[in-house]
Amino acid sequence: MPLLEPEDLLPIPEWMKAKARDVSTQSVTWQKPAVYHGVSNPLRNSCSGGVKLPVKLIPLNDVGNNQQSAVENEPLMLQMSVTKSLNVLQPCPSCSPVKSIGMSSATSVVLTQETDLEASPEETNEQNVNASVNIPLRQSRMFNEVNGSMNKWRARAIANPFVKRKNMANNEATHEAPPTEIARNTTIVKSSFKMQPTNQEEPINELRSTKVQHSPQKDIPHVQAPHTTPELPPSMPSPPRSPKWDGEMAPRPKKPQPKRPGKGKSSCVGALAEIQRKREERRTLQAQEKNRKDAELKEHGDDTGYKFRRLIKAFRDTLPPRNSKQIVPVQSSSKLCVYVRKRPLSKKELAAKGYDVITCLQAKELICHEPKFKVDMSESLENHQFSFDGVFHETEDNDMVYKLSVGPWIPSLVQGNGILTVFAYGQTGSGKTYTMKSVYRQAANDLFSQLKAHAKGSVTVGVSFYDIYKNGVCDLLNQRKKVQALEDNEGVVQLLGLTELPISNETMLTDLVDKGEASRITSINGVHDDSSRSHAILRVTLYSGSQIGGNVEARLSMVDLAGSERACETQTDDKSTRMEGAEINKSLLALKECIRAMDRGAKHLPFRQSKLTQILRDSFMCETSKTVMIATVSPCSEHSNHTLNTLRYADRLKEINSRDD
Ligand SMILES: Nc1ncnc2c1ncn2[C@@H]1O[C@H](COP(=O)(O)OP(=O)(O)OP(=O)(O)O)[C@@H](O)[C@H]1O
Repeated sequence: MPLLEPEDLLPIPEWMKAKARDVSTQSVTWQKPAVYHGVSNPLRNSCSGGVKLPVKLIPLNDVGNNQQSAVENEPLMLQMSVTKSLNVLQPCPSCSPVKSIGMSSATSVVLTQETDLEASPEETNEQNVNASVNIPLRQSRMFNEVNGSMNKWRARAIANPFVKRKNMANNEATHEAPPTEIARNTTIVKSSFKMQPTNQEEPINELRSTKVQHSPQKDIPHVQAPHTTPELPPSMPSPPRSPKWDGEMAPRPKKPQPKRPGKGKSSCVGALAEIQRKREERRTLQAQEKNRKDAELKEHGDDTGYKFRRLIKAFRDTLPPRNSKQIVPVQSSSKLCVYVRKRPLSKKELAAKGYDVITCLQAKELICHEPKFKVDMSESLENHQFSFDGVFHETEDNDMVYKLSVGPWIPSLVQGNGILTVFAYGQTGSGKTYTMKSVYRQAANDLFSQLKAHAKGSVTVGVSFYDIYKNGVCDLLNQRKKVQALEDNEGVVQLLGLTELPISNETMLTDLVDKGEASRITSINGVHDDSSRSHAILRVTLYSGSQIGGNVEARLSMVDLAGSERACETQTDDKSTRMEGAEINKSLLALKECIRAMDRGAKHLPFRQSKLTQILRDSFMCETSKTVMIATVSPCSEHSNHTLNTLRYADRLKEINSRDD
């Protein structure tokens, strides 16, 4: 059933408001206006069972003055004012009580009266003291003064009739009083708004369709209400039948109240205690964090890398211990083997709060931790994992590096008349020269051992040592004398004027190397004071016969490459230094391309791109040649970018090698 909303009610006509102003400048105020609610609307209930009488509408101002005529002319029309804001139905004070009130769901209201009004106003007033109880005496008196004889009626009717009805309903004695003549008449007044039992058989649509008869003009005394009301269209749903109304106002439906979590004082105290406990916990954690930070600051000072160190240590703690014995020499038909050697942190780097960013996993894998900052400036690590033919930890010495990388190829070199080329590649200060010096010595030692073992007494070992600096070749055993690199008729590059000395043991070779190293061009850089800026090539050739210049049976080339610094880092130096760096990078790029072409068996080798690859052309072109690349890396966090470049360079070579396998 739709509720009677304030919007559903018609506004108070202007003539009615004017009348109300005329009645009294001190308007009668409602003590407790009756409010109707959907189900318990007495007006609706009263409509169904009442006898339909013709209704006459009388203007409000005329009702009081023409009360007598209104009584005489039954049925009497009741004027009803509708207060929109309060949703209150106010029966006209001048009208007699009604038995049934029909009210449509829209705005129409029809009041009908069933009984005659023979009782005098005085009698009814005596019997209905309760009806005027709610009207202040002062207001009632004023009202009477203004409206004359009808004021009692009017005041009683203006007074909330439902209060009277409620009181009467509670008063059993009133209901049980014998029906005297006066009582019969006055009962009508008492139960002026008491609803009659609902006639279940009567359609409610008839009541709903009843039109409101307003009296907008005073000069229209009577308006005949229609006897028959049009029915609602069948599409409109019929409202459910109302329960019987016993005169009590229906209680306003209570809104469901949200249940409170706790009740009473104890719950509030408990909540406060919980808040206090959480606050204490928070403060304790904050104090612990502050103490930890203070301790770290005291321990590390201005060291900003201790958080990265902690991350790396946590990462390493999860790894199984490394077994260096798992590194085995490569015994494959591949022409290229790539190894990575990690050197320890230098004293200089430790003093500068550098930390180790290289983690050697097992024999062939390592991880480079790249320190990075997140968007929120928190420290994080980006781990780059690489795989090679062998990875050497900083604790693994030169002997082990040689035995596992270069040493296995010396016997085949002596027997197979092949060419073995060993490269040391890496950034400046990463340990290229340190590694290659050991390789020189041990390779010479192994070579002579193999020559003795195979009883090749008619073989002469010749040694030459030169470097390539700014695309020029210099003899390191002859005070850096210029050497010309020319191709002969067969396309073999000949180094004219290069000193080549015979040796009979490894000590002689070591002495020559030391002499040549002293002639290398070095410079001071940020890593160390003896940085090589040239590619140094130690060539050991096995000649058949008793002197140098016979048939070449085998050749071992050991190349200590210049530092692989990026060109951008040499931009700050002078022009000569930048040209030097550009030449170094150019030759390293050409070397990479040649090695990759050799490894994949390409017919064309771009060896003419640099002097280095041009001189080492035989190393790439010979079918029995072998190449060993030892990439040396610095573990210091400061050089992590260079280390990553070196590892990528070596990985690029190894990637092709692995694919071919
Ligand atoms: N594996 C290692 N163990 C101990 N010290 C090492 C190791 N590798 C290198 N070093 C030390 O690091 C320093 C630099 O080494 P080295 O001269 O070999 O670097 P480099 O790569 O040849 O540099 P550059 O290209 O500038 O000549 C040297 O003092 C050397 O003793």
